[in-house]
Amino acid sequence: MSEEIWTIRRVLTWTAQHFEKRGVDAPRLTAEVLLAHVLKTTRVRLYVDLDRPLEKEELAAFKALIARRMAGEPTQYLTGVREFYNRPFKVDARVLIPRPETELLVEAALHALPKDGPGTALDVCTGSGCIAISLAAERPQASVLATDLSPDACALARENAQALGVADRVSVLHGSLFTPLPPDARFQVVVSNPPYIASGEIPGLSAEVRREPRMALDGGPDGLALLRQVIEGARRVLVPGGLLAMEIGETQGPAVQALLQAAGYDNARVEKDLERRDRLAFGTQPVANQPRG
Ligand SMILES: C[S@@+](CC[C@H](N)C(=O)[O-])C[C@H]1O[C@@H](n2cnc3c(N)ncnc32)[C@H](O)[C@@H]1O
Repeated sequence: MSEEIWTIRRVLTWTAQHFEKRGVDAPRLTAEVLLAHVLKTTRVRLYVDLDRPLEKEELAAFKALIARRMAGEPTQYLTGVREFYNRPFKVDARVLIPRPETELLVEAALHALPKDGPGTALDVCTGSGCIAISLAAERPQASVLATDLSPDACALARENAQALGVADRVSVLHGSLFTPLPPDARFQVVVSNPPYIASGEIPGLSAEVRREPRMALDGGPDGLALLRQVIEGARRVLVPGGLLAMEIGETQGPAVQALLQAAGYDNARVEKDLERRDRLAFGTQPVANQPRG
């Protein structure tokens, strides 16, 4: 950028073109989100102030973000925030950036929690806490436990629970899958978006995704390692009739359905996301049997 006067309009036009030429996703939107972040305003406000010139410091701060975005840092790590289920979650390199398709998982899990009564939910592999916190926020009498193997993710999930006013009903426990749970803990819903990408596919992911924690992505040699353990473990902690709801990779539907059936769930099924790709898998704890010991 030269030393001429840079208004919001001009900066946005220049940056959107620059991003487009370099193959950055959603170039105009990305330019607006980053500029709104630097100017501590909203994207709508930018349009009201299109002719406002940027101060030197503002321009310098924006240029620095452009450079980081060009180097592959995800937009949400740069702004430090991601909207999920209508709430702002703090995100940074400690956690996976919540994806819109995961909102479908929240939607499904909410059906299994009473609207006007107490409920119990477990979110295994909680990351930023987006699923656990959304469930607690949408069901004001529900108690939610959340686990994650990454102590950094647990710390951020706790910060988010605090910031979003549900820390009294969301407990974040550090440890692998079900191991940090009290022995007698039972849940109406177990929900999980575990790592499910096959290890060998990780080098081929976009630069942005590879900036996310490896522990959040790597599902072992076939991508199913964690899903298998969630399917097995949830049988031990679900109440009769309780729901297991998981996010899965688009090629994993048949394998996961078979795993759910083999583990003894009722009503094992796979559902698609809005782009018609297998994305969610469900099983119900049989009512007749006790949970497996
Ligand atoms: C795909 S991310 C999902 C994060 C969040 N639930 C979401 O939907 O955005 C998977 C998370 O699982 C965690 N994780 C990986 N292995 C785990 C394990 N054995 N036990 C618990 N959490 C694990 C990672 O640290 C990461 O936060």
